[in-house]
Amino acid sequence: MTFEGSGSLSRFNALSEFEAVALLRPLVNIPSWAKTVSDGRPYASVEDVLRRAEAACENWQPEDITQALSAHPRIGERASGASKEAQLSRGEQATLNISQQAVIDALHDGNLRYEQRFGRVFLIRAKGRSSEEILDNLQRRLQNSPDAEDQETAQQLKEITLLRLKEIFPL
Ligand SMILES: NC(=O)NC1=NC(=O)NC1=O
Repeated sequence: MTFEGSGSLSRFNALSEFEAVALLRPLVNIPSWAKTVSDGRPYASVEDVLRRAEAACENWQPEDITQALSAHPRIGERASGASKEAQLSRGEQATLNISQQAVIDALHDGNLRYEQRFGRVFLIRAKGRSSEEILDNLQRRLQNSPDAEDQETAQQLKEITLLRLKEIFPL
C-alpha cells in the first residue's frame, strides 16, 4: 500500500498501530524499527517520518542485522515467494538487468565467497546501481575486516530500508 499525494501523511497518522506496523514491517525485518516509526505518529511532515526512521536505524544491534538479512535474497538471484519482502526485493533487483552470464556467474561466485568469509548474505542497496558496480563493491568488500564489513552492511540495510519507506511516501 502506498499513499499517493498530500493526503498520505494524514492517512498514515490515522492508521491503527496494527495497520501502521503491518505497513512498515516488510520494509526491514526488525520489529522494533516498525514499532518506533509507528509510535512517532502523528507526524507533521514526511520529512519528520524519514528523520525518525533514520534515527531508529542507529539503534540496530548486530542481532537485528542478522535477523533482517534473513529477509534478503542473494543479490543477483531472484527472490522467490509471495511475501511483500520478496516482492520488494524483486523490484529492487529488477533494475540489475544482468544479461551477461559472466556477470551472473561472477556475482554467484562472489556471493558464495562472501558467505564463507562473513557467514551471512552479501547485502548491498541495488537500486541505482549497475550489476558491474555491485560486482566491484562485492570484490572490494571481500577484503574488508569483519568490523568494517559489519558497518558497511548496516549502512546498506539502512539505505534499502529508507528507500522503501520513501516509496510509501512519495516526497
Ligand atoms: N542481498 C541483497 O543485497 N539483497 C537486496 N538488495 C536490495 O537492494 N534489495 C535486496 O533484496
